Amino acid sequence: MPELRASALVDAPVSVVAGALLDTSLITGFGVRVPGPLLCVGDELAGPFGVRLAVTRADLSGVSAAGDFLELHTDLVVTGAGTMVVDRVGWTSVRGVVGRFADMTVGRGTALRVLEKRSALLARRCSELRSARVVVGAAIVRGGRLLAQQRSFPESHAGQWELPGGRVEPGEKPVDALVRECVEELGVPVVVGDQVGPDVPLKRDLVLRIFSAELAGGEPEALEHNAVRWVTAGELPGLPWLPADRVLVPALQRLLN
Ligand SMILES: Nc1nc2c([nH]c(=O)n2[C@H]2C[C@H](O)[C@@H](COP(=O)(O)OP(=O)(O)OP(=O)(O)O)O2)c(=O)[nH]1
Repeated sequence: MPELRASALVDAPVSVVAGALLDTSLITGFGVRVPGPLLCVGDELAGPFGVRLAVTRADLSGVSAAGDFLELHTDLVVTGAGTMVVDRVGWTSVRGVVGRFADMTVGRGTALRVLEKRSALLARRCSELRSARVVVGAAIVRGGRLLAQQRSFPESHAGQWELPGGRVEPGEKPVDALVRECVEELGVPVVVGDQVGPDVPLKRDLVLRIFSAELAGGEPEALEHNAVRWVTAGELPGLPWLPADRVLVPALQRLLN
């Protein structure tokens, strides 16, 4: 399979770059049809000339999509100077001299142009997201289960599930905001751990950042929500999550396993 590689250094942490890669506006300009605003494992992408790809990876290590004739991989490498973005495009070649000529003139040229343009879009999106406001969420785990809560408002989100948390106030540290929100929403103190998954873009200037957390006492109650429940790794994909949380399901499953 012919393969083309290109790399670029982006001046942003890996959690920001991995989140920016989920933003489907980075690829829709190339005639790719996508199911929603965020890339999610299992999504089907429909490209020009009937090319179909399934998303097989979308996490802190990068994204991958693969189909019958084409494979796209973006790997992220943390360096001291930022995040190295390594793109790999592989495609099935038509056999013979004509095929080799087509690979060299059409395939490689097109792939290179697309990668260059997407790399510029990615750098711009990362610089927007670096200064975005943050909504924090807590992945509270107890006995191999994750605590989820069901929203009661607004009407468009009522009945959907999310993680406890909320907006970081100006001047507040994300970890402090998460502790405050858990007391407000669940009535319990938590100890906050590491970030889980990428910064998921919610709007142009707003991201969702999830941290692992443990209860530091007490029993959580739904003080501002319809309900709270403890969910197993197997139940995670079937719950009607808010769209941004659905993207994080593989990372949350890894946390539980
Ligand atoms: N708390 C929380 N918010 C989430 C999650 N996923 C997700 O898309 N969001 C969105 C929903 C809202 O648009 C936004 C945060 O809303 P919020 O209502 O929890 O925040 P808040 O308590 O600070 O309330 P507000 O002042 O912004 O109304 O983030 C999640 O897992 N937890």
